[in-house]
Amino acid sequence: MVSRVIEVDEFDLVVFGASGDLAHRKLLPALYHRYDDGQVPDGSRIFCSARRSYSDAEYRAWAREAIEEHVKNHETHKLDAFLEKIHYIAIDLASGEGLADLKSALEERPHGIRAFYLAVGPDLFGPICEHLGSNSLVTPQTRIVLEKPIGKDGTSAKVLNDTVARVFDEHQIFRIDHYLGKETVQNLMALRFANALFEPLWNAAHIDHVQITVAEALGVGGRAGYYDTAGALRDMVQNHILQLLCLVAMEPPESMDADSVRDEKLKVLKALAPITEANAEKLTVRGQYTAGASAGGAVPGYLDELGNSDSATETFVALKAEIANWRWAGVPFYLRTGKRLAQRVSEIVVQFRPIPHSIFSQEAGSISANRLIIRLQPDEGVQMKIMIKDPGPGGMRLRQVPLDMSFAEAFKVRNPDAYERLIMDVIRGNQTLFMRRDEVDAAWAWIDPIQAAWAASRDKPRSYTAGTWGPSASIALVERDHRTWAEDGL
Ligand SMILES: NC(=O)C1=CN([C@@H]2O[C@H](COP(=O)(O)OP(=O)(O)OC[C@H]3O[C@@H](n4cnc5c(N)ncnc54)[C@H](OP(=O)(O)O)[C@@H]3O)[C@@H](O)[C@H]2O)C=CC1
Ligand SMILES: O=C1O[C@H](COP(=O)(O)O)[C@@H](O)[C@H](O)[C@H]1O
Repeated sequence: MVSRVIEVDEFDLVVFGASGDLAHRKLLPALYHRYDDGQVPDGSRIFCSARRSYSDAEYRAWAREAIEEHVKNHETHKLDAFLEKIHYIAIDLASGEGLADLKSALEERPHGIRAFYLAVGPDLFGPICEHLGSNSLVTPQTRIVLEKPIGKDGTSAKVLNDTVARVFDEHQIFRIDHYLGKETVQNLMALRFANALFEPLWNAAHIDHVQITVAEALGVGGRAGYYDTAGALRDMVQNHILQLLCLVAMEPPESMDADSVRDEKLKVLKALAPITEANAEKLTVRGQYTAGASAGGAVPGYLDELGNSDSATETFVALKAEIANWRWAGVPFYLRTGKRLAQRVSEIVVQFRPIPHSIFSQEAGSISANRLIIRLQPDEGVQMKIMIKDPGPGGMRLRQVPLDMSFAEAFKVRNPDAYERLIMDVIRGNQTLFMRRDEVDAAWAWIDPIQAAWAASRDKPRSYTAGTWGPSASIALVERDHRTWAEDGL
């Protein structure tokens, strides 16, 4: 197995919310993988913190369980050595009680790289920043990582960002969007900007439309309390899906430097044609799942899972977005995401226009337009659908075949989880894959009117049966334009 490891300097990482779900499923496994690959230098320390009281040994036992559950093929001696780097400090981040212990530990290394990862609810972002500032724990080498959600609308995002900005400069703030850390998403940039092939065709003259689907098979699970205050639009579209759209649609940045990339993404967000009360009914579909079946058997509806029969929160959304600029005028971007859909699949489909004229006879068969499929998960890869001649002596018969590149096949390496890449980028101080404040504001500026239009309409979301592809109105949204959702996948 080939492994290319970029060295980083020694660091102190503090994970607040270290007894939570995110730490268990994502952060601890990601840190272990980085350690296993030799990317956690010897002197580095990981401080894990939450309110509940654990000794180092008790917390390490909890962390061991997390890694054993989520990391295939771990080696016991490596896991033992990794856990030695972890220290647990109980702190109540609302009151600051317990912070003195962290302060004295961190002050043993005043000049090194220091990162605070806020894996806690956003209501604690303000108090945490105030405590860190008033305890002089923010040095020039300090970074802060903010988990989503960054607000629930433009106004609350501003308050939150203002609070953090009172203590940290923008270059120290890492707003995480884990979709940007996914291998295939970074490959989208490689595909577009490291190949001469695509860029000349990457515009309205050659592309008919783009589809971005992030479909989940699971329901809201243990996060129902948060999810019901958010819904699919705020939970997935405002951040992950708009970020994917930006990477598909942005102009070539001057370099991979953080601000060059983020400047281009910002221009896309600002060019999104508004969806308001006047056109929301035509351009948006909201859904909520009812009881149905999944691969694992019968599943309850959203309202049953939530235990609240009144909720009008959407668990599915489909949108027709347009980017009002020269490159993309008239090219629809169909976006959809939802929970309890037929299958877990995230992909970007770039549908090219048909050839202008066929030189082939009717016997050759129909000619399908080229289609580029960028599959984020599962089975990461890129596929280009092209027309070829059917092999054999039977004359000129045409058929569409995939030019396939499965990453797992092409490179015999483990596909790293997004958090592995992103945590190390924080340590390196590289903000390219993190959202800048103005991007967050611009994304909310597009989302808020949609949310307002839905609130004004007083319509409830349309029902869809769990295990299907969402409400039939979502199919109608694209069929009205004589197009279909690409359900065939890779
Ligand atoms: N879980 C996920 O898949 C994802 C989560 N996120 C975001 O990450 C953040 C954490 O999510 P998640 O892990 O699911 O949440 P959990 O509720 O599972 O964990 C919250 C953590 O915060 C700690 N905490 C709560 N209040 C305090 C306090 N006053 N002082 C100190 N610690 C406190 C809790 O520990 P204790 O009770 O011991 O204090 C716990 O460790 C949230 O903002 C969430 O939106 C984002 C994307 C995905
Ligand atoms: O941020 C979120 O993402 C997950 C989906 O992430 P994935 O990497 O598993 O595709 C989603 O389930 C969750 O609701 C949302 O908050």
